[in-house]
Amino acid sequence: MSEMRLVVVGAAGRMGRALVRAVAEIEGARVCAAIERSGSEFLGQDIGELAGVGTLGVAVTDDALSAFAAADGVLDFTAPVASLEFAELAAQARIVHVIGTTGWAEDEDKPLFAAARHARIVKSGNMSLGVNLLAALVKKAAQALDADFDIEVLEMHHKHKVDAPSGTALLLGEAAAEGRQIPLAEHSVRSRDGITGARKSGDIGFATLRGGSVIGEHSVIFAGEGERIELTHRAEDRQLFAKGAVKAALWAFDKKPGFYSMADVLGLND
Ligand SMILES: NC(=O)C1=CN([C@@H]2O[C@H](COP(=O)(O)OP(=O)(O)OC[C@H]3O[C@@H](n4cnc5c(N)ncnc54)[C@H](OP(=O)(O)O)[C@@H]3O)[C@@H](O)[C@H]2O)C=CC1
Ligand SMILES: O=C(O)C1=N[C@H](C(=O)O)C[C@H](O)C1
Repeated sequence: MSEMRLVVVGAAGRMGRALVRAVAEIEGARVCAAIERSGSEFLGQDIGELAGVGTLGVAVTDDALSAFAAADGVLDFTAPVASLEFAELAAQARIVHVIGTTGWAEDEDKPLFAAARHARIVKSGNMSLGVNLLAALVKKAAQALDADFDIEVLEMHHKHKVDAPSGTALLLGEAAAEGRQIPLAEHSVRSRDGITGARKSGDIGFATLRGGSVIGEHSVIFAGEGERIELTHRAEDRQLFAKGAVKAALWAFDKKPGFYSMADVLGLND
């Protein structure tokens, strides 16, 4: 089979550059285009040079439409508004769209389901094997423990991160809620300040820390009377997410149009 041609959108960002490095390392794919927004200081620069893998002969452009028309897939770690636009273009081009973007408002990602009638979309708040395995463990633990165990999700990220709670924290919260067979939206507590009153039984709490260069750390705490279970994942390298995204694109290459998760890619739903 010929190499999968991948467009990296948001290519000059932290994840964009990590994705270009990951594609360079993984067999079966190559970067065919690199996209940044109109007016970006990076337009015209070689994306291989920016990512530190040497000249690739691929200059950063703002012409996503032409790039998608000549590609097999898109790697997208940008922002929700941008990812919605890219999903429409990916659907028009009938290609693979891997979405790692987080920070979605409630229901903001619904248009992606329409796009998935034509595109093969893989979307996840975390593309690493470790976190997706952790989510499966969290679901099991929540199934096994009754509501006497209070569930709290704690996360820490670098100081540049713009959204909270992280996509991963929400994914883990969803896993816990699924395990308990309750809707997360009706039980999540995303912040506490002042006289909050005692904790309500059955709530799933989120706590957010930001600072320095932390790549991504998540703990799910099950706090009972006299005992506490803590399940933790620590990402030490952004390449972890980038490699997962490339793996997802290659996996989706021969799949039917549809909406897939990283758990599908990793076979954790089998
Ligand atoms: N699912 C996962 O495994 C992971 C997800 N993420 C998520 O990925 C996203 C990006 O993170 P990160 O790389 O750190 O952020 P950065 O800000 O470093 O990169 C985002 C890039 O996307 C660009 N961008 C934004 N809007 C557009 C647009 N309309 N057209 C073209 N380019 C655009 C930005 O350009 P500009 O600066 O001009 O806005 C920037 O270059 C976040 O939502 C983050 O939470 C991160 C790591 C792992
Ligand atoms: O913004 C980041 O950096 C990360 N974002 C994702 C998230 O919101 O969970 C994944 C990872 O933790 C890094």
